Parts: sequence; C-alpha cells; structure tokens
Amino acid sequence: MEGGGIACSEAARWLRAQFREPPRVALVCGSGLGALAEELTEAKAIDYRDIPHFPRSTVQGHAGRLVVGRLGSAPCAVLQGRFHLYEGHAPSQVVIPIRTMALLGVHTLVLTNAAGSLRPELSPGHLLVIRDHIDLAGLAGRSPLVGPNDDRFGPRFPPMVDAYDPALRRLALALAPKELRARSGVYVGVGGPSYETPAECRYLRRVGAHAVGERGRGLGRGSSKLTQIQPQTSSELPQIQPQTSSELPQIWP
Ligand SMILES: O=P(O)(O)O[C@H]1O[C@H](CO)[C@@H](O)[C@H]1O
Ligand SMILES: Nc1nc2[nH]cnc2c(=O)[nH]1
Repeated sequence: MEGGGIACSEAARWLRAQFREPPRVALVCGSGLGALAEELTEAKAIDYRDIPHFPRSTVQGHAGRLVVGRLGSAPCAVLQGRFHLYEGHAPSQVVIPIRTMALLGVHTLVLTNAAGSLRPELSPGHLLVIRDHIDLAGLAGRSPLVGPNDDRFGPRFPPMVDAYDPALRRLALALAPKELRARSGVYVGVGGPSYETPAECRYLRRVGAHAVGERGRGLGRGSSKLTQIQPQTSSELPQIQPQTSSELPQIWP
C-alpha cells in the first residue's frame, strides 16, 4: 500500500461511485470528536476498511468511518478518525484520506484534533485555531512530501506562509461559542505516542508552541485546523502559575 498517485486515484474512483454527490467540504475528526458526523443529513457511512488503500484506524476514539452527507446546504464529508505515524503508518499512508478528498473535489478542509496545552492559560475544553505549526517530524525528513512530487497535490517546494487559510481562521474565531475561549496559536507536531516530559514541554514552549500533538495538516489553500485541549498533559503544567482570564490576550502575538 502506498500514498502516491495510484492509491489515492483508485480510492477516489471507488468513492465517486458510492455517492450521489461528491463532497466539497471535508472535516477530519480527532480523538473523541467523531460525533460531528451526527450533524449531517442524508448521510451515508463507509468503513475505512472497505475503501481501497485506506489504512486501518487503530486509535481509541477514532471510529474509522467516512460519512458523507449535507451540512446545511454543503455536500460534506466527515472523516471519523485520522492516521498517525505512531500507529506504524508511513508518512505517505497518513495522507491518503486527505489526498483522496482533494481528488474527489473537496475545496475546503477543516482538521480537528485533541492536543496537550503548553500554556497555563490554555485549559481543557478550550479551542485553539491553528495559525501556524512546527512540524518536527517533517523538519527531520519524515514529511509525506518526501519522494517524487505529484503535481496534482501541489508544487515540489510548497510555500508555508498562511498554511492555514486566514479567512477560515477569522471565521472560526468569530463563530466559536464564547465558552470555548477560542484563540489562535501555534501547534507543534511530534511523533508520539508517549506524551512529553516536563523538559520537552519547556523546550516546545520556548520555541513558540501553544499546543502539542501528533501532527497533520491539509493541502495548500482552503484548509484550517482546530485543536481541542485535553484534560491530561505533562505533569509539569500544574506547577505553572495560571494567569487570570482578564490578562489573556484574545489572540497571541
Ligand atoms: O485527535 P488525534 O488526532 O487523535 O490526536 C491526539 O489524540 C491522541 C492521543 O491523545 C493522539 O493521536 C494525539 O495526537
Ligand atoms: N503529544 C501529545 N498529544 C496529545 N494529545 C492529547 N494530549 C496530548 C499531549 O499532551 N501530547
């Protein structure tokens, strides 16, 4: 199984025959967020294991299903679960669902995930709208873009300024319910599956990250990523003196 052109083309061709209307918007649900699919009307669900070349979901809280229907008036796909390097998938396999969605004609991608807070003012249940990322695995040569370039998915050297669409980010910040205390920040992607040591948390915070998880980004323009902060995280964080909420900037510099 590979993540290059053939696998994604075959998956997209197979999926096109399953749905009356191809999706134009796709939402990837991270751990515990799969219930978003219940918002779809006229929904049809397909297990990942039935889709040619899709890897298997092995993580708790990831149903491993693609649900296609309508969200409001938009034809929409909800992916209940993503693939991570720590499951043993190659970088080229992890991107198969996203590339398949692109071939199906999806123009807007919203990624969600569960992450650990690196800042005392970012608490469980809060929402981080990712404005930029630090991809440690990618920087170390484990980018899914390593290998021959498939021009259908972007250029050989993709620019990463505004990797997350500014208009979608503004929309997410404006529409998020107040109690989620949505703000924008920087996500750092690590390999996992162990959570970070206190020293690693200090390091990641110093390089400018607000939240940490096991990575994942979209393809070029039209993608945005929302991170929900999980209750657990490094044992170091409770030792940090929390600021009062009135001191919090709405958007970090
Ligand atoms: O929401 P997902 O993608 O599952 O991400 C987070 O949740 C899992 C463990 O907490 C890890 O995979 C982490 O990256
Ligand atoms: N790496 C990492 N992933 C997470 N997913 C949810 N919480 C965490 C965390 O603290 N660290």
